[in-house]
Amino acid sequence: MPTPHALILRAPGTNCDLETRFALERAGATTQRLHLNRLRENPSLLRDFQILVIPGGFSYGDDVAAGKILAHQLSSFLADALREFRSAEKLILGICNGFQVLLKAGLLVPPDEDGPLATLAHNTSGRYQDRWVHLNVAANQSPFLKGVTQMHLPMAHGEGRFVCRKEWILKGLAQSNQIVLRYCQPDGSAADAHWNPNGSQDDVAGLCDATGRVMGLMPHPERHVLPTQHPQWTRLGLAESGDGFAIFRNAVEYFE
Ligand SMILES: NC(=O)CC[C@H](N)C(=O)O
Repeated sequence: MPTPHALILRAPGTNCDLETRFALERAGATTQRLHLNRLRENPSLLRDFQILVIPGGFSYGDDVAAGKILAHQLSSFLADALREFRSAEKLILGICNGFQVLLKAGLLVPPDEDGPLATLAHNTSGRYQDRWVHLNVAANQSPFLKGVTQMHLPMAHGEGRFVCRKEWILKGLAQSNQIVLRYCQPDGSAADAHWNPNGSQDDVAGLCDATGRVMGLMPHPERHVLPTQHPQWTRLGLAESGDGFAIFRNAVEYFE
């Protein structure tokens, strides 16, 4: 398989597309940043790509709810193209606002007749939180996390609290290995109120769909690609790469 081509989807308010491009290209992918309206005009453009990334930002100003309007656009205008993309076993990654979009579009946890099973709500602190978090990678089937057990990444969001409509939904997601990332303490033990930055149920920081090929996470792997992006690299010593880089490298290697 040749080098995968990655589409970085832009919408009004997207602001992490350049960092995402940097990460993907460093991992060996070729990329194109494309505005949603171009894709709406011609959904078959999606066929040129193997990886779709919805980057972070404040799409449509977080109006209604973060990610909601872009999610609605995907479900209304690009449902067929996205179905074809997923059937072809290609990869979809949503980072922060992108995770909000994927979840609200039903691409991670399909809704039932009563509506969405889970969502991302306002942080319990009632505030935007911007800091580094520790993450445990749970047993999962996602190619994005192959070989990764822990990560230290920055997060920056106001609406990252993962909530399920009912307790059985959360249990079901855990049982089907769809909860891929959980906030934890620096030593890897379960997060307390400080280390879970948004009050997410079960400390959930990232999810995948039933196949593992669609994944979303609230922290920002594209902001920890270079080892020098870590705030303590001079004291802790220089790692080979930033923790977030593995996600992009795995995505590229999946096609090799
Ligand atoms: N960094 C981001 O992508 C921001 C996410 C979102 N707009 C929020 O604040 O919840």
